[in-house]
Amino acid sequence: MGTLVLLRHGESDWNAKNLFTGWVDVALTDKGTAEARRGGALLVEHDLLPDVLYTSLLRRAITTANLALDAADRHWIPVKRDWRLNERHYGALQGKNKAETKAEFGEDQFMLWRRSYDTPPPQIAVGSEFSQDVDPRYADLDSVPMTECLKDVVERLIPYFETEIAADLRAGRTVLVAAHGNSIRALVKHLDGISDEAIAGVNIPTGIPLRYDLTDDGGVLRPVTVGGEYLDPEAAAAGAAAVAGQGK
Ligand SMILES: O=C(O)[C@@H](CO)OP(=O)(O)O
Repeated sequence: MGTLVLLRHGESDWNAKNLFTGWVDVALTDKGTAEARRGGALLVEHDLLPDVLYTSLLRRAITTANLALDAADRHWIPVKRDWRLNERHYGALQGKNKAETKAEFGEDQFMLWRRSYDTPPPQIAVGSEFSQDVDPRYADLDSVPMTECLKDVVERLIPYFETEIAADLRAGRTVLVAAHGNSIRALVKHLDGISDEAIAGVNIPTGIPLRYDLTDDGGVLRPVTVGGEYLDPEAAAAGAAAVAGQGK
């Protein structure tokens, strides 16, 4: 059975500015670029060289994967990109400052929008500067999301994981998935069997590969180690705590 490596993109411009990002296609900061290269160096150090890459359609994940694979001399592997790996669409919150949103709506509403399993933020307006309704990369979708909660991400992503990504894992490949805080939370929730309530407490750090060795348990892929293993556990704990604290 193959190995799954989940990599959240390096710090983005909007992470640095503390803005809700979602499907807005922002670039990496210099720090994010360095994180991505270090992610690739960690793959080499742990002898975890990917055979195939999956990314979202957003440049912060695509660029992170390119930099990491370049650092690992694996820039040549096959690539599959899919919108299902995109960040959770943050609706009308896209482009808004997290601290200002918390101050305006209060901690409870802020956390409900940010970390509840099934309460989406208000929909973004059609034609808004931060909406993706006319973005050509989504032209094949029946409808482009106008907001999403984590449950929506699970519902769009897990069927894709179970078919496309799982096929590569079952073929024994090392699969790198370069994605986002909330699309990785959806995958981790599924793999580790985390409850709808407990997933609120799981935060994914930027740029640190998270390794899952998997076994096939009667047709279901299960992690050998629940929670997987970050290739730099100390940095991962600090990074996850920083994500949890956003909005302060
Ligand atoms: O803004 C976003 O798109 C995400 C990830 O950066 O934020 P949060 O961690 O608040 O869900």
